[in-house]
Amino acid sequence: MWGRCPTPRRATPPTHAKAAAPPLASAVDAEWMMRHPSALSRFQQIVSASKGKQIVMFLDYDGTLSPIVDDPDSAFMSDAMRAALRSVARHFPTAIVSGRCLDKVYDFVKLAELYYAGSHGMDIKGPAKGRNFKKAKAKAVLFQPASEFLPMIDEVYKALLEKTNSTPGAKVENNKFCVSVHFRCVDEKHWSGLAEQVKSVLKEYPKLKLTSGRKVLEIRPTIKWDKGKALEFLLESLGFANCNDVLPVYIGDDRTDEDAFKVLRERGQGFGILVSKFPKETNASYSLRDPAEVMDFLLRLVEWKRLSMTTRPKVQLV
Ligand SMILES: O=P(O)(O)OC[C@H]1O[C@H](O[C@H]2O[C@H](CO)[C@@H](O)[C@H](O)[C@H]2O)[C@H](O)[C@@H](O)[C@@H]1O
Repeated sequence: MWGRCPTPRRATPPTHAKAAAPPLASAVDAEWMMRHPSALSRFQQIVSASKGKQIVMFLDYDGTLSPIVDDPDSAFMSDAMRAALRSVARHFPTAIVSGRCLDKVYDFVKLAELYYAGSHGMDIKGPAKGRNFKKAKAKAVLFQPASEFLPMIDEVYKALLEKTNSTPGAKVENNKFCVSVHFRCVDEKHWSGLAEQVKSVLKEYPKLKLTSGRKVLEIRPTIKWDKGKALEFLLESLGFANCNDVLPVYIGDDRTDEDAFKVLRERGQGFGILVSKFPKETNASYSLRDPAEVMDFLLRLVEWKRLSMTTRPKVQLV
């Protein structure tokens, strides 16, 4: 039974090194907002950069479109957010890029007109319906770079279920090409024990690696594929491989989204927007505080697009 979590005392393990007195919170916040300004307050700057370019939207799911909750199976997106996303997809190619398996994230989002990249980008599918934004000759989208790992992931999922069932509150989630071990509902005194349990299972699987997200340990194939590669793959599938006429915008809240922010920074193209209430080390250019602000941003984008379509100068017929 998935009950309420114990109140966490802290989110990260303590450091024992003697550190200099930290700067005042307000100074840290001010520097954060200067380096990663709100995408809402800089909205005009963002859309101005899209002049003559096709905006392509990439959105993470958990913590970006839905609030973080104790039970991963109850991370529902609001109807208002779904409506905003539907409107966005009417105007711009839109993709959801999630650590969840594709079927699960689709069940939450329920919009057939979007692109989906599940399992941290290892399971990619194009829209089942809707407007086709693809440039001529762009290929159909369906890609699973880790398909050979399916039997191994299944095996490790079962082994992790068994190994961690002695840790109260631990939850193991099968995400098809990767596995998540959640510790949001585990008492902090059991965190290191749980990590040891996970590592002991992984010893037998050198082709799998361990990464971490928001109160979650992620077990993934060692292949060189991540959300950044998925973003590049989708841009290519849309026909924007080596183009200057595209402005990708990626919104995400987690460490795994940094791979996508980094790709955008390295390409010198588009913008990463980090969803966070707190200052963090990030490759994103802008920030939004929470999913409510993400929704405001999406709605403003739709409104701006509608207005720009109606105010476009009419072609003079002679
Ligand atoms: O890439 P994402 O779409 O952000 O998925 C990352 C992980 O998200 C989910 O876990 C997180 O959200 C849960 C629900 O709010 C929360 O309980 C958990 O602590 C978070 O880590 C999802 O359950 C994982 O499988 C994803 O890998």
